[in-house]
Amino acid sequence: MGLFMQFIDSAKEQNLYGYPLFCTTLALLSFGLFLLWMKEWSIHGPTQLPIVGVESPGYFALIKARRKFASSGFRLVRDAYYKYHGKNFVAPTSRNERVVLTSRQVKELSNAPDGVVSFYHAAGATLMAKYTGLDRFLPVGYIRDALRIKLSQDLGSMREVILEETRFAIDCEFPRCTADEWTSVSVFAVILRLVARPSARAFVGLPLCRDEDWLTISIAFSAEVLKAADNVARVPKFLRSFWSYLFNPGKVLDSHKRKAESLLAPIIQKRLEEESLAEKNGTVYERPNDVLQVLLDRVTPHHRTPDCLAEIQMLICLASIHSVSLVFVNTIFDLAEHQECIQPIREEMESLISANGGVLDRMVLRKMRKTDSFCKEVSRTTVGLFNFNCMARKGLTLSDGTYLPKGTMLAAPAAIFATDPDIIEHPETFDGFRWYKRSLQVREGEVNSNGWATTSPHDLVFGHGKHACPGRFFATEELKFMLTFILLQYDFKYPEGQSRPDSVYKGEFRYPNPAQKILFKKLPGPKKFSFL
Ligand code: HEM
Repeated sequence: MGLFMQFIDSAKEQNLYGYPLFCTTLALLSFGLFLLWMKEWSIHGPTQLPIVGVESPGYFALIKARRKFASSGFRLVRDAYYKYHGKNFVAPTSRNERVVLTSRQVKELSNAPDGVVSFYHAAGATLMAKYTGLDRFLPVGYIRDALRIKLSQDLGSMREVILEETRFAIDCEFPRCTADEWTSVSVFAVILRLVARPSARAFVGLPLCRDEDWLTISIAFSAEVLKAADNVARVPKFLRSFWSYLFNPGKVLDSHKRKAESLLAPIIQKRLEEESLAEKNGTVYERPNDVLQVLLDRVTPHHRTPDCLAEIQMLICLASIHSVSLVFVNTIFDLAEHQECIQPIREEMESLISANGGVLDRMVLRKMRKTDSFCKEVSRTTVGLFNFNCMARKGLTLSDGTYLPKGTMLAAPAAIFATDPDIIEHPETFDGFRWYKRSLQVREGEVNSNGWATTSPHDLVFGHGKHACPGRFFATEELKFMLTFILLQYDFKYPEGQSRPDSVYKGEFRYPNPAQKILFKKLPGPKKFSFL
C-alpha cells in the first residue's frame, strides 16, 4: 500500500495527471486492488470458512483454485473432508463457491421450508437460469407435484405402458445381434435413446413419444443447457447480464423450446377440445395416462398453454433422461466387469417371473433384490460429487452453531459419504450383492433401508428429504424393466483385453466413458417368456 501512495505522490510531483495512459493505469490498478481487498485470502468471505485448493493469499489464488477444482474436484474435496473432519469448508466449483455440509447438517436441513433453504434457487444459480432463460418454471412446484402424483403415487397404473414402450424401444434401438457371434455396441448412444422412449411415453404419451423430432430434442436439451450454463459461467459475475444481452447463450434452448411447443400444441388443443366436449355432453373424459395430463389438470389457467407446457416438459427431460442413462451405462459396464453377478441376477429374474405366471409386473420388480442391490452399488460408486444442492434464503444458525449468511450456496459431498469407511464397510470394494446380503439380515417387522430408492442423510444418490428425487421410483422401475429385457436375451462382455474404463471427471461431475464399446450376443434357444 505504501508503494502505491509513493507512486501517486511522484505522479503528483511530475504533474502526470493529464496523461490518459496514466489515468487508465491508475484506474486499473485501483480496480485490481479493490478486487484483492474485496476477497478474503484463503477463506470464504461471508462464512470465514477455508476454501479448498487455495494455497496462497490473493484473489488470483481463488481463480487458480477454481481451475484446479475443474480437473481434480473429487480429490480436493475428499482430502478436505478428512482434513477438516466433521467441519465445514468451501468448494470453489466453476459455477459458484459452495459450503460443504456434514451429514448431520443435511439431516437438519432436509425438511427445511423453501424460504429457509431453496433447492430451486440453487438449481437456478447452477444452471445460470437467469441468463439462459430457464428461470420461469424452476421455482414453481409444478414439476415436483406432477411427478409425485403420476410417477410415484399412481406409478402402478403406468406399468403396462412402460413395459410396452420398453419392448418397443429394445426392438427399435437395440442393434441386431445373433447367437453365433459377438456384436460390438456403442452402449452410451444406444442407451440414451433406449431411456428416452419409455420416458417420453410416461411424460407425453402416444403418439408424440414416438415422434423422432420429440425424441431428438428431449435428449439434446440437457447437453445444450450444460453448454449454455458453461458459456455464462466463464464470464465474471458482474459482466454476465451484458454478456447474455450480447450473445444470448440461451438461443439454442429457445429454439428447442419452440420446436417442443409446435409439437405439443396440436396434442394439447385436442385434449382440451375433447375435455370440453365431454363436459358439454355430460360424459366422462378419459384422461390420458401421462404426466402431461396431470400438468394440464393442475397448472394455473394462464400456464395451460403449449408454450409453458413445452418448457416444463423440457425441464422434466433435463432432470431425467441423462440421470437414468448414466446409471444404466454404468450398470452395463459394471455387469460386464463382474460377470460372476450376471447369472445369479438372471436366475432371480427368471424364477420370480415364472412364479408370477410368466408376467413381469411391479411386484416382481420389487422382489428383484439382487438386481436392486447391484444397481444401488453401481449408484454408490458412480454418484456425482455433490447432491443436496441448495441456497440459504436467509441468514440461519444451525444447531451446531454454524452461521450461514443469506445467499450462501450449500452442497453435500454425496460421493465422499459413499466411500467413507466410518459410514460403509470396505468402501473401495465393489460388491454387487452388498445390499442384498444386508437386506437378508433385516428381521421381520424392521424397516429394510437397503433398497436402491431409499435415501438417508449420507445416502444421497437421490438426494434426501423434502427435495429428494420425485422421479426415483419411476427411474428404478424403468431401469429394472430394461435390464430384465437385456439380461434375459443377451450375454455381454468387454472386447478382448479391455476392462471397465475409468470414469471421466469434470469438476463435480463424473460420467462413464462414452467411447467404450461392449460386445453383445443373443442367448441361444427360444425366448423364455412371451413378453420379451
Ligand atoms: C437414476 C436416475 C436419477 C437420479 C440418480 C436422480 C437424482 C436426483 C437427485 C440427487 C435429486 C436431488 C437434487 C439434489 O439433491 O441436489 C433429484 C431431484 C429431482 N429429480 Fe431426479 N434423479 C433420477 C431420475 C429422475 C427422473 C426419471 C425424473 C423425472 C421423471 C427426475 C426428476 C427430478 C426432479 C424434478 C427433481 C427436483 C425435485 C425437487 O426440487 O423437489 N429424476 N434427482
